[in-house]
Amino acid sequence: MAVYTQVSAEALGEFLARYDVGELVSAKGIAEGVENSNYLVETTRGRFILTLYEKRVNAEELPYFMGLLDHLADKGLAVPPAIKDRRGVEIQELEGRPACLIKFLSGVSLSHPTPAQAEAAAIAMADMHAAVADFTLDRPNSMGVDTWRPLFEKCGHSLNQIAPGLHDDLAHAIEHVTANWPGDAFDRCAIHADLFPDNVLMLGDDVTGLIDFYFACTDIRVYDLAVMHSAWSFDATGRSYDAAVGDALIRGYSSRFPLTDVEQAQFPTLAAGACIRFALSRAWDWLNTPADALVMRKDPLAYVRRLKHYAPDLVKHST
Ligand SMILES: Nc1ncnc2c1ncn2[C@@H]1O[C@H](COP(=O)(O)OP(=O)(O)O)[C@@H](O)[C@H]1O
Ligand SMILES: N[C@@H](CCOP(=O)(O)O)C(=O)O
Repeated sequence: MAVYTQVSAEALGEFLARYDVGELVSAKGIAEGVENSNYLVETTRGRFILTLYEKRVNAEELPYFMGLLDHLADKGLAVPPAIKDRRGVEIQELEGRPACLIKFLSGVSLSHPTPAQAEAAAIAMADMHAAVADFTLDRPNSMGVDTWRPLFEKCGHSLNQIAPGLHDDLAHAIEHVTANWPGDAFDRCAIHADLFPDNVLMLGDDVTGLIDFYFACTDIRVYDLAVMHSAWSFDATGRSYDAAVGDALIRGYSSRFPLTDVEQAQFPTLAAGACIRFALSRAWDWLNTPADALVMRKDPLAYVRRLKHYAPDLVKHST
């Protein structure tokens, strides 16, 4: 489920009256997603997504995310910008939460992408990186390399409740990966930072939308590909690597931005970093979300297993 905030028909009607979008016909909560409350809203003029931003999205950062979406949409990329109301305002308040009415994009997100679909999605990511060359806003990565140790320490030895030895494995991995993290020589730009299959809408082999930009930030450009590679190239448990999908991602991305020798050499470190990032956020959620909560907890070990794929020497005890 991802409807944390209920929106009454009266409040939604008043909200929509600020826009030139027609009259409310229906509104249904969208089950997918974990961070925000999303509704599919139908009006007499079409379909829209209504997003109410919940606790993990800082309202002060919404102008960055919306600015990035506007920038990409203006360049013709398939991303969903917020709709402006009659006064030109995108970021509103509804039921006490920051809220935006967002362009609806067609397509579905895939559970088992084929190599052709992976290649198309990686090309779409590369097109996004090309399009931000003149994007001027900046946002530090709130889940970047410097945040891993503090989050690891907040999780503490409770990590061993998830799997015996997980604390020591992650301590070792964080130390090694942060010590070998690429420096200033790598290109940096606005990256998506969470381009999992569920954040790419597709019809057949065509990408119809990149969505969910709420971790977007300024960071190493090829790190975005590493995040994608770690998310797309494995089965859900992280046990089985699909080389055809992994290779297709690299091939698609390289067709726009060929990887330099140094980027190729450092790719396993970047991918190991991506695995640490998602293993840690999932571990934190695992330890702090009651097992019977409405939100499904995602398995941290699925990322520890991926970490083992990219850096076999770093994981000794927990998988
Ligand atoms: N602009 C959009 N057009 C069509 N569907 C969308 C759009 N934005 C979100 N969705 C649907 O809502 C679901 C949840 O959105 P998402 O942004 O991933 O939520 P969360 O930020 O809570 O993870 C997506 O899986 C997709 O089905
Ligand atoms: N992709 C992350 C969690 C973030 O969820 P999203 O629905 O906002 O993409 C993970 O799988 O751990």
